[in-house]
Amino acid sequence: MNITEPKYPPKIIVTGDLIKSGLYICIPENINKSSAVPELRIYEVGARDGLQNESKFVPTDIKIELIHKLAAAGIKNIESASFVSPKWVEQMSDGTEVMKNLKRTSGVNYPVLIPNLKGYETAKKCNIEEIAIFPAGSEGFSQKNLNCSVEEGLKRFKLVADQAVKDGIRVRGYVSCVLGCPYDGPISPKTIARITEELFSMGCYEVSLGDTIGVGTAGSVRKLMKEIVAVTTPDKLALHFHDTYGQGLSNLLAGLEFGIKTVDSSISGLGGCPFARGASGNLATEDLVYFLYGLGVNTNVDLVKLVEAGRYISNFLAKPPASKVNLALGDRFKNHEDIIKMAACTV
Ligand SMILES: CC(C)(COP(=O)([O-])OP(=O)([O-])OC[C@H]1O[C@@H](n2cnc3c(N)ncnc32)[C@H](O)[C@@H]1OP(=O)([O-])[O-])[C@@H](O)C(=O)NCCC(=O)NCCSC(=O)C[C@@](C)(O)CC(=O)[O-]
Repeated sequence: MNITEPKYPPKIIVTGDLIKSGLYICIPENINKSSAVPELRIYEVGARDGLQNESKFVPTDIKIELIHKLAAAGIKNIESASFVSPKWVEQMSDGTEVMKNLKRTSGVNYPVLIPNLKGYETAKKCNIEEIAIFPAGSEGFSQKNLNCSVEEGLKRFKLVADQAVKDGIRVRGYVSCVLGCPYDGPISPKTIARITEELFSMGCYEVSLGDTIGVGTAGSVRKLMKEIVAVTTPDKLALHFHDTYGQGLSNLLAGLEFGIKTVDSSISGLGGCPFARGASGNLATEDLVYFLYGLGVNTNVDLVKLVEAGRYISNFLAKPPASKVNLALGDRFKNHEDIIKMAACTV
């Protein structure tokens, strides 16, 4: 068996100017410094991917308040609704009310998920600036999620993307089941690379690679990334991990090695897809932010406010947050700077 030399545990370096500021921040040496510092873009999916899986209808004002709290915590990209068929996902049937009643914070992006032209036309009336389209990486999931084949789905999404590009609306693409499908099993990275290329050819500015059922590992992420960076540059990619097997953060670390600049996550680890058997919540945003502080990556997110947002929605859903960081912080750390120091501790 040919085993490649493990890159981890990394050698830790401590950055000079941050030492002077009193904050000890460490960066694994083999993460490209230009990509690790100063920023990594967080794309929050809790209000959409998170809530779509909840069986009890979440009232519109609660959804909106969650989005407001996320923006107040400093999250700059908040996927806020979807315009899918209410016959398929009733939870998302109030997309119009959500988008029309949101108080938008300047500098915050509020994309919405669109399955077809019908959904696009409805969303367009809500003053949207960005949409996300979502072909599947596997036939089995495409049939369950979109009621059509992968190729038919791509044709549908091209119609949507063409119209959005004409209207000056940004288009983001997702590919789902990139590391495995609940119906078809393992998926070839070459298939995912081909769909990714197709999404870029439709005008997507970014493609998010979705491990919809959370079966990926750092090893399978590396294999996938090698194939994908052969067809595009890492700065145009996002990673979207469900945390079913607890691999979300180690998967992300594998992605960071390739220079990934955007990560999807969900407040309180909410999430899952009603049509993906076995899918659980996404990588929790609180866990992601804590992890990134430890790497010295600037997120511009206030972890205390983020934890509050997570507790707000968890309390409403009457279940504990699935974020370990949210649970662990308890009420002990109310000061954002103290939390950063703890996450980044080197002494
Ligand atoms: C694509 C369809 C619509 C096909 O569904 P279909 O049943 O084949 O579509 P249809 O055209 O036959 O329409 C059926 C009915 O829905 C209506 N309809 C049709 N479209 C819309 C629309 N946009 N808005 C409102 N209504 C709509 C349409 O008008 C009709 O109503 P009727 O005539 O029976 O009264 C359906 O399969 C669908 O909505 N699928 C979306 C499922 C979904 O939301 N899944 C979760 C999101 S994907 C995900 O979570 C993965 C991701 C992105 O996060 C990545 C990852 O995690 O890895």
